[in-house]
Amino acid sequence: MTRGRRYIDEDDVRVRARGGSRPRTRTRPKHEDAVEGFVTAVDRGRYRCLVGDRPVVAMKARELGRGSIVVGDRVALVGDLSGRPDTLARVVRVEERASVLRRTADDTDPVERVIVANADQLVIVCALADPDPQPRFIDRCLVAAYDAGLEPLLCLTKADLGDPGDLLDTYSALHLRSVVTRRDGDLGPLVERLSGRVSVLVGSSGVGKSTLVNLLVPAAERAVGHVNPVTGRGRHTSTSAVALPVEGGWIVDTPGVRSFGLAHISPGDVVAGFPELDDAVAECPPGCPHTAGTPGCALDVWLAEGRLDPARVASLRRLLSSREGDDHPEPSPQPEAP
Ligand SMILES: Nc1nc2c(ncn2[C@@H]2O[C@H](COP(=O)(O)OP(=O)(O)OP(=O)(O)O)[C@@H](O)[C@H]2O)c(=O)[nH]1
Ligand SMILES: [Zn+2]
Repeated sequence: MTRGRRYIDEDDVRVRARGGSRPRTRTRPKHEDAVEGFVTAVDRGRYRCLVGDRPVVAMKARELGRGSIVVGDRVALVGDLSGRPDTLARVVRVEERASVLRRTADDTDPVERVIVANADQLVIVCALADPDPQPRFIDRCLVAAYDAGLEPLLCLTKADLGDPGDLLDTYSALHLRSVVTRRDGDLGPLVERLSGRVSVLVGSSGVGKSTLVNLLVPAAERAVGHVNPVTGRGRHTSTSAVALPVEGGWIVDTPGVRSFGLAHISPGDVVAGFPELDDAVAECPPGCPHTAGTPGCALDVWLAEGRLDPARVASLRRLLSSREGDDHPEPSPQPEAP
């Protein structure tokens, strides 16, 4: 569990601040009594934190300026830490983040923002039917996960409605970890994957994310929507991320987040997930996008010589092309859906 490590980190900072040669910041000494909290939800400028086992609501100290505080952040808190109703603590520091996951700017929010900090796993929730699986959405999530340093887990839901065979074939070359679930089935294998980790759940509307969360954390009472028979889309009933405790770890539900900022990710970043292709792409012309049909791309030469696994190259190229174009991989209207 990560909580122990957080306290060690905190001590670490203090030891260095005392013994090191670096001058302290002016505000630092005031906050030597700050305690560590974990941000579980953000709601209109109020931060719900867990201090040990105690929920505490906090506001951002003015000295923090415009810096963001997001779910998953480890923060230093001062003030009223009693957690009693109508009390407010203050967040005076945000600890360094081990990872950040960003969402794409869209119509509802023109700025690309960090949505979750310190996660280590991205659970890509995809229904086997109703709505139909969207490999392109999965691909974009994979690129985001690799880029953010989160380990992806493919969670295929509604197993009572469809067979996972084809999808699992599509992803077999990527050696993805996967679990197949249904609401009336055994969630044991999923729980095992979530245990002790900070996992972010993402999925298109209607794939059964809230249903899963409610089964995993009954107290969460996430609103279960209905798949619209005309659009194939579900209804998002809440819109901000929230961390919920599961098996010594956390799942972070991200309603309304359906795409990630991939614009800053270069072909090289994606290739980094395919170390066995390093030697080949080293022979590519500078700036090669490595996509199929690019003149001089060494992947084609090596493929023709039988030196690479075609399925791996195809997967890489699929991921590379998923970064382009449409930033909102919402299900397109599916009037034919039952
Ligand atoms: N057949 C079947 N239906 C399911 C299963 N899991 C969820 N559903 C249904 O799928 C619909 C959408 O489920 P939700 O849990 O609201 O999906 P969501 O991903 O949270 O959707 P949003 O709230 O729009 O993000 C609901 O009508 C659920 O009852 C399942 O395993 N099998
Ligand atoms: Zn190339």
